[in-house]
Amino acid sequence: METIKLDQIEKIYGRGASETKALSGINFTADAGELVSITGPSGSGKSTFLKLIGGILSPTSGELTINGQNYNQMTRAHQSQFRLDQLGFILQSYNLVPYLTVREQFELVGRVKPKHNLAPAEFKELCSALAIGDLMNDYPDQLSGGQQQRVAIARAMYPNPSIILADEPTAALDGKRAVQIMEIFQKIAHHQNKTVLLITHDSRLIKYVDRNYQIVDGHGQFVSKNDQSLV
Ligand SMILES: Nc1ncnc2c1ncn2[C@@H]1O[C@H](COP(=O)(O)OP(=O)(O)OP(=O)(O)O)[C@@H](O)[C@H]1O
Repeated sequence: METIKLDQIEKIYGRGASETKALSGINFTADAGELVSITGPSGSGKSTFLKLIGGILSPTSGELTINGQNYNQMTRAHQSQFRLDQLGFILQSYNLVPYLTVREQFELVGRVKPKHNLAPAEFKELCSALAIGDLMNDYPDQLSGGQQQRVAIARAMYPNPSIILADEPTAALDGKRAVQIMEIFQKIAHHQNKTVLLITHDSRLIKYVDRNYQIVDGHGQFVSKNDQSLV
């Protein structure tokens, strides 16, 4: 089932002399159950691409459809609720709240989105798969980078979104931890039928994804996983 569709998307920042065309003629689709990497040189438009799918930015032109719903036709309030219900974000910087314990990070999500989160048994299973069950009373600065990232992944999964958007989630991790995180993303996509998009600069991780979408100078195309020249 197609969960994400971008049709002739263009994104221009600024106006006049300061105008920057970040994306142009972008056509992209992803299905439920797929792990897709987004690669390309620095400044090519990868973050802009992910932010458009996440509804954080609006396209200048083109059609963006997520789970059959056209973003352009939603009100702002509907967009916010849609984001909460359908999308999980994982960022390089983890974005854990420093003064909350791991348990409280999840309670905070529960306050923002009280319904349709993982049931207690599912949550326990997720925490055990990510090996964070014993960290519930710890604060972020008591955790290693890998532990913080696994908590951030669990936090993104807790509202049970159908789509996970990750911006360089392994950048701060050593090779072994990065592979562990990729294996977790594979499980999330393949066993839980979610769509996972992740930006990466690490060519060693491409072998874990199902497809690779490469963006160069604002233009994108799916390329063979073996062609990693522009990662
Ligand atoms: N808020 C903004 N205002 C103006 N220009 C922007 C803005 N955000 C990004 N850009 C420009 O849009 C282009 C694409 O940027 P983007 O951050 O999407 O690229 P990227 O591929 O994610 O880069 P990196 O790999 O370095 O994170 C760049 O030329 C960038 O300078």
